[in-house]
Amino acid sequence: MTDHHVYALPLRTRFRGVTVREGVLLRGAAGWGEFCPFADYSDAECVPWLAAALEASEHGWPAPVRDRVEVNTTVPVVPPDRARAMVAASGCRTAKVKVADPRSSLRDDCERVAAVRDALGPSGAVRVDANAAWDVDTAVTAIAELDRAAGGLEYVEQPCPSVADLAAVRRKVDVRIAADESIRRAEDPLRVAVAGAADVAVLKVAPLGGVRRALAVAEAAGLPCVVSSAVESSVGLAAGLALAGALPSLDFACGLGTISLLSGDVTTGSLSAVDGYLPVPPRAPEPDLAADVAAGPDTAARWLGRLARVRSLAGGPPGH
Ligand SMILES: O=C(O)CCC(=O)c1ccccc1C(=O)O
Ligand SMILES: [Mg+2]
Repeated sequence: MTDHHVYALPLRTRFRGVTVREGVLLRGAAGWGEFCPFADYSDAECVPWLAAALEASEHGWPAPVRDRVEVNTTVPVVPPDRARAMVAASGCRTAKVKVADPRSSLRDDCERVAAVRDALGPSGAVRVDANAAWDVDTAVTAIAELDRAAGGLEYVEQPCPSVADLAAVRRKVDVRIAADESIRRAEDPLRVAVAGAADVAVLKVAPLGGVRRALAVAEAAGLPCVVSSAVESSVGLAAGLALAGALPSLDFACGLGTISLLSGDVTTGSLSAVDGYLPVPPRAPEPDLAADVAAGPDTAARWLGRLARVRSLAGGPPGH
């Protein structure tokens, strides 16, 4: 039996400039792990991604305190009608809408957000993610308009790049602020200085170096947490669910309902949400469809080269 697979899964809709997700699935004594850092990450930035994959494959995860997790549906930059249909088909009560993309005006964003509210009804929750695109003044104006278009926003994720600017926006608006890039791209995520700058901490397992490390980051942050994916296959999503399952408290839906953004999966045990919930799995599902979504030889060679470089940077043995 093979101990690794390199996969390539096209996205249904371009997401943050990405049109295909690729990565390596690794098998170890505890099961399967996924190594899938984005293409623009340096080898050094990939070290925690490898740590997360090795935690899953060699050690497994801490025991969960819940057996299922409510998830949000994630709405990319699409026209309002598509947004409405995606949300209605998702079965989720919470939707996260991407805003502030260069290809979308504030007016487009408001129309997309209004369509999402329409699909969810008044009892649903709408959050937006600006991926650090705004300065403070732009954020304050945009958040007011989006909050109106949404009939109330649950929170705004990463409106500005810096922690100081998040804090400034937070003082000027009534909508909760969530920190994402400020945590996952922090030099030392264990010293998360988001207190006063955010109401919610967004945690992603892979860039934080694994489930145990993310639990320590959650404790250091001292804020309510939302676990979100990096748009992995179901092997990587399982690690996010393990984190969401193990957090002492979980007050918001998690951004782990992302398998529907991909055009396929590596497994018949796909972690796709049913009625807005995903189970907390004991380990990653077996990648029994990996051969069907195998990357071509050049892509596979590129990923195995990247994996070997990151392994040697991380101090592990070369190769695998
Ligand atoms: O949180 C979600 O709903 C889905 C995950 C998501 O948005 C995301 C996925 C990959 C990279 C960055 C992000 C992000 O939150 O900015
Ligand atoms: Mg985000």
